[in-house]
Amino acid sequence: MQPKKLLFIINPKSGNNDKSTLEKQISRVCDKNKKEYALFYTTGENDKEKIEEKQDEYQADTLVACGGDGTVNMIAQLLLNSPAQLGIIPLGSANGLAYELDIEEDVEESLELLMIGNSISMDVIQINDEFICLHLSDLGFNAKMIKDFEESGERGMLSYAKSFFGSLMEKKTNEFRIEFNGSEKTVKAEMIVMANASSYGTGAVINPESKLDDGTFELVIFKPIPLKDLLSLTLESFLGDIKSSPYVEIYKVEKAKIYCKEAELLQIDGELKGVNQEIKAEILQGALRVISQK
Ligand SMILES: Nc1ncnc2c1ncn2[C@@H]1O[C@H](COP(=O)(O)OP(=O)(O)OP(=O)(O)O)[C@@H](O)[C@H]1O
Repeated sequence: MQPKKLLFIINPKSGNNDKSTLEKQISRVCDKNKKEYALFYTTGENDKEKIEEKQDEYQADTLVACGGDGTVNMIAQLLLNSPAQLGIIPLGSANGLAYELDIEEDVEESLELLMIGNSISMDVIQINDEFICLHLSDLGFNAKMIKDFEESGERGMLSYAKSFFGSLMEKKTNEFRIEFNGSEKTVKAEMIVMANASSYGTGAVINPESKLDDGTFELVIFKPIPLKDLLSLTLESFLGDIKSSPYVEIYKVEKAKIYCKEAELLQIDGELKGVNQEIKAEILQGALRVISQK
């Protein structure tokens, strides 16, 4: 749907980028294309409620997330049962969903794409009736690494790498009982990913079979892996060939329940959601209309 009235929601703190020209760029492209628009800046406090109020009054047909995956996810929650669509100007540090939708990180290009309004209906994963996941959600290793990275208070690839190697040295195995596709399985694993999309922001392909609109998501189970085999698994993930690893199992599901023997930290689209013993995940097919380059 070609947008007529857009609400740009800007996270001034996302990513590590200069946003000083963003307002000018938005106004130039919207004016050129004769679009009505408004701006809203997030504060990190009750943003969802404030945006909901703003949207009740403004009635935009397109809500544009100008930020990272956390901002995208928050706006998607507001759009689930609404006729309005989601647009993205990728200004986060990782921009996982924008990457999946082939949206350029260049602001002008992503604005031009918005004006055309080519959109798809994508699935989302509902988790514990409380959260939604558009991209990737996981229990175990990656969530702990994100926690470590956030606690370090540093930014950038170097500190990310530090958290990665630090977490590797402390990686743990947990036991999970998983119910899916009418069966039950107990596995020992270091990480379980609930994957709607394919890759982490680093480019590592975690789920080569992903499709955003196939009415399913993938459970990707990472079994305990000796450190000596980690390099080959990392290489396989960057080559999109993770399926051939003996340490990885992938299942296509519409819903799943995961019981963790020891409670595990959960992350959804890059945001930590606390420690959980039980996870319930279910696909909501085609629940979100999003502007895409695909
Ligand atoms: N004005 C603000 N000041 C501080 N924090 C904010 C503000 N606005 C939003 N936030 C916080 O930013 C987080 C979302 O950030 P977002 O995911 O968009 O960017 P990012 O973390 O840099 O990118 P990515 O998820 O792609 O790595 C949320 O936790 C939200 O509460």
